[in-house]
Amino acid sequence: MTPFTFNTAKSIVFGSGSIARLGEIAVQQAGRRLALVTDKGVIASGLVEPALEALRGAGCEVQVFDGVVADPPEAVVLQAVEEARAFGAEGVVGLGGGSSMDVAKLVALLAAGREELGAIYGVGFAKGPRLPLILVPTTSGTGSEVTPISIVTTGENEKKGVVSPVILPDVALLDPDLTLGLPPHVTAATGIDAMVHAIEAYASASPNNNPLSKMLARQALRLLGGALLKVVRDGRDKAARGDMLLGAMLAGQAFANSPVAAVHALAYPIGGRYHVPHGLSNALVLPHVIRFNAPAAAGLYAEIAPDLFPELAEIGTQARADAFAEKLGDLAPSCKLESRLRDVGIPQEALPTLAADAMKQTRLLVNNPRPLTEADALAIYRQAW
Ligand SMILES: NC(=O)c1ccc[n+]([C@@H]2O[C@H](COP(=O)([O-])OP(=O)(O)OC[C@H]3O[C@@H](n4cnc5c(N)ncnc54)[C@H](O)[C@@H]3O)[C@@H](O)[C@H]2O)c1
Ligand SMILES: CCCCCCO
Repeated sequence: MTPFTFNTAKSIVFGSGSIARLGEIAVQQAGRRLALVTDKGVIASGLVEPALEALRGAGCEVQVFDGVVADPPEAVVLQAVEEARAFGAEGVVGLGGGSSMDVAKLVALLAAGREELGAIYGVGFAKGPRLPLILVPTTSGTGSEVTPISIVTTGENEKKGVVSPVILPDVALLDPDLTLGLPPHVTAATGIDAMVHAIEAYASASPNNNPLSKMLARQALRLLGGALLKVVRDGRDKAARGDMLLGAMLAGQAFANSPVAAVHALAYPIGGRYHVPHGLSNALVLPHVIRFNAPAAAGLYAEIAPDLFPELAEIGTQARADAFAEKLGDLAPSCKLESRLRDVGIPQEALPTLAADAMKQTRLLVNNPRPLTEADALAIYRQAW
């Protein structure tokens, strides 16, 4: 058996209504003076109220930072750190989607005062210590609640990652009830993001791709594949929402240890430059990257295709990989999402710049099952446009 490392959150709490336990968990794990990091959309959805009720009911003092925005820029991170420091936060709670959780991770790390944001981009530069950290996802989802990753958009519109086990949270608290009000288009985009995490983790060329990640990726795809269309059609389907939240978390555990590759590398510039939501950015390039990878990864795709699309179990390997790409291409339109780059306002003349940007994501591209050149990236963007 090839040696591997597997990192995840120290503990995971899952259940409908489990937000009510946030106070007891915080007092045990994070202290009584807490910075809660979220965004205005989550607040407008009324999702912060049950968290505050649980925290204040347990005697905690809470400062709410609601300045997170999608694809959070450095300035938002630094503002949140400053406010948490001024408040004297003993611990940090991130409540929201990946944007809020990623900012919360960096607040816990940087408010501890030992490191600077500019010095910790990349893998393993963040050493800590950090403040205690609890993450509560409200999208299904990035899986950020169980990854050692925080993604920040720099001043040059480049998405950069801080990747270190020290920013894995002490507790990931998953309450499907918090996702019931997620609008259909966000439900679809974040759900496809989770699928991409599992697909790329399973086929990752990373030397740390391992049996545990593969197992988690396959179970994630079974849960996500069985639930996505249900929750897009009826967001109040609690059982399906639970499957989405659990599936997104499992996919997060998978790619946290068997890293993502070209789908994300090509999606980042779309989000960084054009602020297309992260999950939709992934969905727009997904089928085209899968087709590009098929000569090297058809066998791997054939293994997981029936997990996501059970009807593909009857097809032979090569045809199954082709059919897998086709059905992945149907996901966005079947969820009433845009399906071409032109549909999200990206001009055709921007494609060469996007291809050049994608090639900067070397840390992701190295995990792709098939080597990809800038010309390949441009060809993929052209197919996606
Ligand atoms: N750290 C990681 O491992 C990781 C992995 C993938 C993506 N990311 C990053 O995460 C970010 C994307 O996160 P996301 O896709 O969760 O979106 P998001 O956090 O940006 O939230 C999207 C929108 O949905 C709203 N929202 C969230 N939960 C809601 C709910 N339950 N009801 C109603 N509205 C709700 C938010 O207010 C926001 O307007 C990107 O910056 C991406 O780079 C991080
Ligand atoms: C460099 C970290 C890659 C994270 C992928 C999830 O957006």
